[in-house]
Amino acid sequence: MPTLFDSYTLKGSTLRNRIAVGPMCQYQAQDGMPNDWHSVHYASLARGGAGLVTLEATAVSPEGRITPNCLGLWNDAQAQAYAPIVASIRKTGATPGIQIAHAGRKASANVPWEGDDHIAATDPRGWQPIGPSPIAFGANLPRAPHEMTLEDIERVKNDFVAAAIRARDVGFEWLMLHFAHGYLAQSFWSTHSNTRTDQYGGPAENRGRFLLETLAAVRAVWPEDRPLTARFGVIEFDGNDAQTLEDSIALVRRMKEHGLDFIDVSIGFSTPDATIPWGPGFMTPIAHKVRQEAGLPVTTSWYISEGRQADALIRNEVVDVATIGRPLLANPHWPHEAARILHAKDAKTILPPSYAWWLSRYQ
Ligand SMILES: O=c1ccc2cccc(O)c2o1
Repeated sequence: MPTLFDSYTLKGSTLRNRIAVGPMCQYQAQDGMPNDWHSVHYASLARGGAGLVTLEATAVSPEGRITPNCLGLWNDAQAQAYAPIVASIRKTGATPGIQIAHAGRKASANVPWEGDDHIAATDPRGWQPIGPSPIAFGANLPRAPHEMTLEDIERVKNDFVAAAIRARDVGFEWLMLHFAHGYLAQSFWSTHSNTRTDQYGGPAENRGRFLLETLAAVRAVWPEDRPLTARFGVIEFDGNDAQTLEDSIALVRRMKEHGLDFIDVSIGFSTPDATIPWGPGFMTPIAHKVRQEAGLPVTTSWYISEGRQADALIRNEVVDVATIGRPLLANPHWPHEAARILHAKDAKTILPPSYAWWLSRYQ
């Protein structure tokens, strides 16, 4: 029976435990460049004992950012700036991962604590969002995206490939494609945002095409021994959930055929009219259904906050890895606290020697 603090091996990668840091945008970059904020942030999470430290949504192009302050991986200078962050994560024994993303019609927005809304079209800080169809998300994101041409689609797929190559070459070990949360890839999948009548719209097979083509193109450059994963919104909570979930699981099976190794099961967030059933581990039964019916190892997040809760998910093989988000922002040493509560192992060994030694002194 696996437990939260057992290692986890996938392809040629072994995580020291089953705790993954969920990618959470920090909105602290300028021109996509990581800086000391990101260095300290990710090193702290790694020192706190997580097994997999996945960097936040990192844009594959300038237009792919959610906000002007999002990280990017669209040029070599950015790529090189991640090297010390990768090294600092590895130095603690954690595994470095990165989520590469394109925000699609949700792009060109103010940072959440400065409005969380589209930058005005007249504001020089912003840019024209793009998407499968000229349909705005609505609510705080009212700008209709430019409808992508087939050339645009090819360009963005190539941007994902170029970002994957840069992530590979700078040493990231896990790669996560952002296929969730109403961003570009999700917006091709969702009928809320995709009304195309060409080969990228209409039936599920067509709406999944951008995701599968992007996945296949990235797989071709991502090393076979390093996990290639995706965070994918399998449900919208919009009243059409049974059909959406059935279609999404069928697409996940296709993703597996195209080389996906692991999936982070999340929410579509394609419409402001969703009714999300927030509550402890509310996504875990859905993640387990995907795991069993698609035959891929899974993780999920959302309201997984307690050590015993996370450990039970692993012991009962509901999920293979527990993704912890906001609790880790509140306490980067959450893994240490969980180890103490669970008596899983000498909790001090979860932390770096500099901390563990002091915690063992003067007993
Ligand atoms: O993937 C993302 C990136 C940013 C973000 C921001 C708010 C809520 C979310 O669910 C988000 O998801």
